[in-house]
Amino acid sequence: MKQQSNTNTPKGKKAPKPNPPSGGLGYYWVYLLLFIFLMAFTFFSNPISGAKEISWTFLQDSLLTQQKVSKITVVNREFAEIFTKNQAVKDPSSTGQAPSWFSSVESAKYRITIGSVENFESKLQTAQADFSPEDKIDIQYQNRTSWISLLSWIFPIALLILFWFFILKRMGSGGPMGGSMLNIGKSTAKLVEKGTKSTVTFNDVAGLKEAKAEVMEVVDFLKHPETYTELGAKIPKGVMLVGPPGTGKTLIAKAVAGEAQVPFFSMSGSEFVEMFVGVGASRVRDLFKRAKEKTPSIIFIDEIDAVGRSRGKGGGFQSNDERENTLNQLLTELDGFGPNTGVIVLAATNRPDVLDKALLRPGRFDRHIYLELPTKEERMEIFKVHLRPLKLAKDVDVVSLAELSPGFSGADIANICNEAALIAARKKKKTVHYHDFLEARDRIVGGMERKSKIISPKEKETVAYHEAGHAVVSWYLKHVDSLVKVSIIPRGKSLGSTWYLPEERQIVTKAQFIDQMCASLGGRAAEEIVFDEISSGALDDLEKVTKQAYAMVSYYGLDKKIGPMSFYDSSGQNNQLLGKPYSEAMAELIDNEAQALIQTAYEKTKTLLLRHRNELENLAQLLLKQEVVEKDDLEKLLGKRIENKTKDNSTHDDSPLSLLNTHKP
Ligand SMILES: Nc1ncnc2c1ncn2[C@@H]1O[C@H](COP(=O)(O)OP(=O)(O)OP(=O)(O)O)[C@@H](O)[C@H]1O
Ligand SMILES: [Zn+2]
Repeated sequence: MKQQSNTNTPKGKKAPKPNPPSGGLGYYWVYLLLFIFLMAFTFFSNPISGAKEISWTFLQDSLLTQQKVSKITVVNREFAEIFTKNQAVKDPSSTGQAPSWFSSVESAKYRITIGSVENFESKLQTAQADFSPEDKIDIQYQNRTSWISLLSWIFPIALLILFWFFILKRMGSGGPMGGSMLNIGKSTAKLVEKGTKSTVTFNDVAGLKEAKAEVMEVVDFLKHPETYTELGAKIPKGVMLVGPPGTGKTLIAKAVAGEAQVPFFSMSGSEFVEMFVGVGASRVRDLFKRAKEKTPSIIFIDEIDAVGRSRGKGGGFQSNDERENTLNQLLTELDGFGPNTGVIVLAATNRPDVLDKALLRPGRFDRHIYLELPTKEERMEIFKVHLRPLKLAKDVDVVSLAELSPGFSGADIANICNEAALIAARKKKKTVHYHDFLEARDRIVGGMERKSKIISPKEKETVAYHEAGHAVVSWYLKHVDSLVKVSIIPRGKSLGSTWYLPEERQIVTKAQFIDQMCASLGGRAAEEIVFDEISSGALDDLEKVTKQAYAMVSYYGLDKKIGPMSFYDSSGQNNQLLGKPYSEAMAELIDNEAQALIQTAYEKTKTLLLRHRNELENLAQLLLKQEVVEKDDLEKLLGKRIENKTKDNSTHDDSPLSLLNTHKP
């Protein structure tokens, strides 16, 4: 089951940021302004850069001796503007006053930077030594603090500011600073001060017994450091929390801060890696500085893989310098404070395999705490925590809720509870009923029902047979998870869905893999048998099956010809783009074997469906009639299913959200 991020929980970090109120038009304004400024800038600054910078030799040899110069103006004792003869006529200002805007601007043809005025003067004298008096060139002096120089300062700055605003807006980098550009280099770490906000305690963290016990130790380090230091022990600096999304990594970090009653600075790895050069590193520096000012304290870095990916690898061909700088800064900061300074850094990731090894070295994040998806008992506990604030009807039963949500993370469960309350509220109920929870769960797994979606009768028929195909195949293959219901009500992206109660298991056998593949191919096979025509509707199924077949062959070593070999790279360090870890011949063999596996499964599926052609027909017709067929009706139509064994499980559908994650053992 794919983990749904908890977009609906108010606490969910992944809640979509509300769109800034300034809509599309706002951005065009910025473009327009930028354009105007740019035009203005080029126009006004042209005169300044329009004068060609020349060397003394050029002035002497090509201009002075050729008698081409009409006038020289020394400006601000810094540079001289050289006016040539044919221009001099046009030049109205020779008063030596601060010139009007255009005059000085239009006429200077060359400019030369002078070291000192005296030096320049004497050089001019020498150069003109044998000129006749009327040919001698007069020098004027000006001080120009005028518009031009001012504007030439202001324009680029204004431009930069605008540009920044623009980018900040685009990044939606609201954050606590509201996108103020003055704070770019400052860490946006949210500080939760002692006793004010981190009211999260271990009571709010359900399940996760081992993790809690380990983390309890960290609390003790913070509270009673003496006990450890007196014995000469070094208190660890970094603790890495590892686990799938939504398993409570952030929650547990907050609970540590809450229990220890210390300030909590949290920041997400992705916040370090922004588009401005140097910002990431300076944010790291700032974060540590602030934490050190408030010792004892906790720094929490979420999604550390965003910065901590191994250097020089991954991320395509071009190494990401900015990210590496940030990572280096982080390593330096970690080394920079002594072991007993009272700052403990917690970090969270769900990709420990991609992390740079340097991060995990002793003295850095050398402690690892693993959080796993909750078991049934733990789900019960988590449900209890999140049901606390809800007004429940009598029929809500925590045990069945836990049973019906295998593979759900803590965040998913929080999400279900909130969604159920929303559903109940929409129905104007006084309390939240069990049924609301089921509806919430279905919505989270499969997306919103879209009853109003218009589907032609012909398409509806195809979908009905497709889903009936999945259902019938699943029903008669003993290794497929048990069926809950079949539906042809569009939901999320999919037009129909087959819902399973997946078994909670850690290991998948080859037979289970194959039955699973057959169940996924059931839709396409039914279409082919019934309509003698196949459609694009099986895309998701085929994608899943193909991935599964390749995983079986090249990861799990389940193929006869290839044997027990695995090309899985748990370190995530091999760049597949640069070459596969096997020969061309092996690549071909893998392709052939994966294809053969799927082909065999497909034939098996078709045979099975042909044998149960009547059942397929009846189920499809019933689906067309009532849209949803529940387990009881399935049993009536298809006969009692030989269940493999009693299973503890939950839902599943036909969309890509479901079934096994083929990349996990
Ligand atoms: N063990 C748990 N007990 C109670 N609530 C939990 C538990 N695990 C997760 N939750 C709920 O899920 C929410 C999200 O969890 P959290 O943000 O801690 O997950 P995470 O592991 O940090 O996720 P991610 O990997 O996406 O950053 C929490 O705010 C909490 O409401
Ligand atoms: Zn399908």
